[in-house]
Amino acid sequence: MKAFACFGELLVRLTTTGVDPLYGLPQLVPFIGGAEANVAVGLQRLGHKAKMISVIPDNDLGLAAVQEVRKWGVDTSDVTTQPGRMGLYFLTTGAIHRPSDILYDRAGSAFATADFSKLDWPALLANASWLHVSGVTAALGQNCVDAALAGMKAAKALGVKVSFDCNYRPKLWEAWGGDAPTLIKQLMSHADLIFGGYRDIELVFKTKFDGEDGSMARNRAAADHAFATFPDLMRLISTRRTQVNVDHNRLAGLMFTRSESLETRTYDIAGIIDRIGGGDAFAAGVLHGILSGKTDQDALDLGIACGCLKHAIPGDFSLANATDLNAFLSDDGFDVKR
Ligand SMILES: O=C(O)C(=O)C[C@H](O)[C@H](O)COP(=O)(O)O
Repeated sequence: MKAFACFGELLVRLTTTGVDPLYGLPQLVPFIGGAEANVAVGLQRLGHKAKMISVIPDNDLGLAAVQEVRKWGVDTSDVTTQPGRMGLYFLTTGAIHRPSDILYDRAGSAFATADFSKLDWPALLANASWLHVSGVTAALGQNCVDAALAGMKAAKALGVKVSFDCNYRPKLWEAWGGDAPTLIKQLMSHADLIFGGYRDIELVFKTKFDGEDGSMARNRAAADHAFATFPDLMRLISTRRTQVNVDHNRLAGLMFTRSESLETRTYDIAGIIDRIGGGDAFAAGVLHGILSGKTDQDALDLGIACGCLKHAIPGDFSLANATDLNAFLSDDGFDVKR
């Protein structure tokens, strides 16, 4: 089986417990995450072979991160170490009408300051079927943008498919001062599959499409614009999230191909345990469907199942397996399984 390669930063997340915000000095619980690592673990849990291409600091936090990803079976042989610091983020968990808040502390991390120019992409992708990159990586600095672009170009030359998740993070782009619309658009132009909605397409083309917020019409118009601009693009995929409040969201999946507009049922998620990583879980579920040769509608349904289930799992990683997704989609009910 060829591997699904993910290039990005491994992070330590420090999550507040209880109701105290950070200034109340709450207890913090650590989790390992990072957008691309979340997809790698999610895919591994769904029976695929995933590998991580990354740089971690040569200290105990780097070791903790790589061990946690490896624990779920992800191939970490292309994760290298160098002196430096670990990328961190603090999550203040919101509730009801108080939104969750992320404080990034990852500037100058081993990954963000790595010299990627020596990466041997053809060797790294020799046994890969796909390369997955996200806009979070690009938001870390020009060296990271250049590395992502080099990886994508090498993938195309080798016939390896490219999946790109826009993952627009304004706080990171503002901290760096990078030109997000231009650089995200450049990355999009190499993708076969983009995880992103009409807002991402509006961002990069600096325009607004007609239609209600979140409507199929507005998403279709955005997708048509993207398909007309990016010849390699085959699928534009996103979630549609409606927030009743912080603990209660409604989630649906949307997929646009050059000829079709698909959507899933809308699922009610009340009593959310942990929303972080929900988008990455959705991506892993859709990719699981595509890698398994499912129809686009089935892949989208698997994505929304995986995304919904993640909201009931603490931490960044999507740990649902294929049985869990199938039970969710067949409305198996919620009684204790015994
Ligand atoms: O934000 C970042 O910089 C990260 O890489 C860490 C987060 O774990 C993922 O981004 C999760 O993103 P969602 O799946 O959209 O919740």
